[in-house]
Amino acid sequence: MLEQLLIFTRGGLILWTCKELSNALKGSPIDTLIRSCLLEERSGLASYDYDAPGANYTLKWTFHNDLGLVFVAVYQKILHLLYVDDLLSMVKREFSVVYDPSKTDYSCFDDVYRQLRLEAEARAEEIKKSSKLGARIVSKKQEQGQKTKFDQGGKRIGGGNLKNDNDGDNKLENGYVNGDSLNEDVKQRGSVNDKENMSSNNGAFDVNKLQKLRSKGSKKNDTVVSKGSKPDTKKKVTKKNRVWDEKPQEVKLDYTDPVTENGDEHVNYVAAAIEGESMMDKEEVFSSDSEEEEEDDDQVVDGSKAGTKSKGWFSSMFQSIAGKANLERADLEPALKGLKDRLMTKNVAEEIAEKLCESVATSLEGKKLGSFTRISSTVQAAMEDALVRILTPKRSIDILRDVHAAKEQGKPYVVVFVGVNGVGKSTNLAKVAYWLLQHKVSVMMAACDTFRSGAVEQLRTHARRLQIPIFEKGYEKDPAIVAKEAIQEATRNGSDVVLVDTAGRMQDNEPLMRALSKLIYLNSPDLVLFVGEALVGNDAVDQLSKFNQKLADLSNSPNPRLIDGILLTKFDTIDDKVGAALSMVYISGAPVMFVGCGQSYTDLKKLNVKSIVKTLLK
Ligand SMILES: Nc1nc2c(ncn2[C@@H]2O[C@H](COP(=O)(O)OP(=O)(O)OP(=O)(O)O)[C@@H](O)[C@H]2O)c(=O)[nH]1
Repeated sequence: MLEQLLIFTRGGLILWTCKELSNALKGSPIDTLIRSCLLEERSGLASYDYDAPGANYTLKWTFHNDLGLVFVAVYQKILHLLYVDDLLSMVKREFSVVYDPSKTDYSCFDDVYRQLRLEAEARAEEIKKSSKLGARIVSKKQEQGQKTKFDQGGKRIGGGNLKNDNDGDNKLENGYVNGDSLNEDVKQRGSVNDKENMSSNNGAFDVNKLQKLRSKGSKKNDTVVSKGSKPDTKKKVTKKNRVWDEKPQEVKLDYTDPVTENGDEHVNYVAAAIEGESMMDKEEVFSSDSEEEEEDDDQVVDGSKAGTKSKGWFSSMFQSIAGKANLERADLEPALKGLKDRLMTKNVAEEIAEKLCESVATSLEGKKLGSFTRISSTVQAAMEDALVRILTPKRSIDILRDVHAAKEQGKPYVVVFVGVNGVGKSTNLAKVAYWLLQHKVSVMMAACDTFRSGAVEQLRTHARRLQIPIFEKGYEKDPAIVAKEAIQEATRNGSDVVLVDTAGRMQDNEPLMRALSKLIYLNSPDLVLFVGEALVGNDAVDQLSKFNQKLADLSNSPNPRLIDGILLTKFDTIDDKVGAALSMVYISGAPVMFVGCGQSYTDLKKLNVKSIVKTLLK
C-alpha cells in the first residue's frame, strides 16, 4: 500500500495529493527528496530511501518535463511494491490530459487515480501469477546472451549493468538490489506504455503476453479518461527507430550532431557547439566570452572545420524547423556523451559526470524544444544550470560571523583540518590563520599531528612567522586530548579561534580514522574542513565519501559530525582541470569554502562558481 502520491509543479505548487491515502507522512520525506536528490542533480536515480526516526520510506518519482510536473510516490521501505513505476507512469500520462496551468482544483482526478491504481495492482498480480512467464524470460534471455541476469530461482534480477559485490549480493547500478523479477517486469511494462517502440528483441518477456497486457492497459485507460473531465485527445505517437546517418526527409526530429569526414565525434560536437552559440541559441551559455571560446574551439576543429560548419548549418536549419517535437532520450544522447567526455577531460570523476548527465537527461526528456533552439545548446544550458546549482552552497557558512557569535558565548571557534597525506593541510591552515588575522580575529594553532615527525616543527614555523600562539605537546600523544587541552587553553587566554592541525591519513586507514573520529566527537568543533588537492581525479570521490563514511561509522554518536566544508589546494597547478571541485561538492554536499592557490600566506581565495562552471563547460 502506498503511503502517499503527490503531483506538484517544478515550482513547488502541490496540485494533487491522493485522498485515498490519508496517512500523514512522518518526518519530511518530500522536502528531503527535493533538497537532497532532485535539486542535487540525483534525479537519475531509480528511487530514494528516506530514513528518519520512526519513518523509513522509499520514494519514486517521474517528471513530465514539458509540463513541468513532478509525480512522487511514497511507500514503506520494507514493502517492495511491484506496481509503483507502472502506476506513476499511468498517473503521469492521465494527469497530463487534465492538467491546465490555470487550474488548481484537480479533485476530478480522484476517480481516475482510483481506476489507475486498481489497474496497476491487478496487472502486478496478473504477472505475479504467471509463473511460466519467468521461466520463459530466463530461457529466452539466456539464449540471446543479453545483459539481463536472473537469480538461481529463475527470477529476473535486473536489466541494468550488474555489479557483483564481494559479499555476493548482486546490485544493480540503477539502485535496485535483488528486486523481485516481477518488479522489473512491471517496470518493463510501464516503459512499454511510455515508449511504443519496444521490439521483441529488447523486451524482457513474452511478446504476446506483453501485447495483451498493453492492449488491456490502453483499453482501460480509455475508459478511465472518459470518466475524467476531458477526453484523451492526445494520440500516441509511435516512435520510429532512429537512423543516425539519414538525411532529414520530412519534418522529423533528427538532432544528431553533424559528422565530419574523419568521423571524430568530439570534434563534431565542438563544431556543433560553435554553431549553436553563434546562430541558433536563444540563450548563450557564455555570452561574455563567445569570441574567445570560438577561437579556442577553432583550434580543436582544425582543418575539417569548414566542411563541418556548412553541414552543421543545414542540419541546424532542419533541427530548427522541426523544433516543436518532444525530446527523447535518443535525441539527447549524442550531446550528453559529448558533455560527459568534456567534464571528464576537466578531471570530473567519471562516476559524477555520468550521474550528472543522467540527471540532465531526466530533466529534459519529454520537454518541447523551442523553434530555433539546438539540442546541444539546450543540453548545455541544462547542464550549466545543474552545475551552478550544485556548486552554489546550500547553506552559508560565514566563518567571521560564526566566530563573533562564538565569542559572544565566551568560547573559541574551533576548526579542524582533515585530509589525506601531503595535500597541504598545515600550509593552508596557516593561510586561514593569516586571513583571520587580517580580519582582526585572534588565532591559536593546535599541533595535533602527533604522528608524522616534523609536523609539529612545521606548524611552529608558521606560528612564529605569523606571530600567533601555538599549543603543542610533541609526538605520540592522543591528538583528541591535545585538541581538548588546546581549546581549554584558548578559552583561558581569550583566543577567538583555534585551528587544529591533524595528521594526514588515507581514507582506508582504520586506526587513524578512528583517532580522527574520536578527536571530532570529543571536541565537537564548529567546522570540520576537508583539505583536498585540486589535482585529484576519480580519487576525490573515494576520499570524501570514505572520510564521511568512516566518521559516521566510527563515531560514538547517533548524530555523527561529518565534513562541513572543503578547502581545495594547489589550484595554481591545475590549469583548466577544475573538475575535483565539482566531484567533491557533489559527493559530499559540502561547499568549497576556500581555494589554496600558491605557497604564500596570501594565496587563499573563495571559489568563483561562475568561472568554474564556465571552465567546466568550455
Ligand atoms: N602550489 C601549491 N602548493 C601548495 C599549496 N598548498 C600546499 N602546498 C604545498 O604542498 C606541500 C605539502 O603541504 P603540507 O602543508 O605539508 O601538507 P600536509 O597535508 O600538512 O602534509 P601531511 O601533514 O604530511 O599530511 C608543501 O610543499 C606545500 O608548500 C597550494 O595551494 N599550491
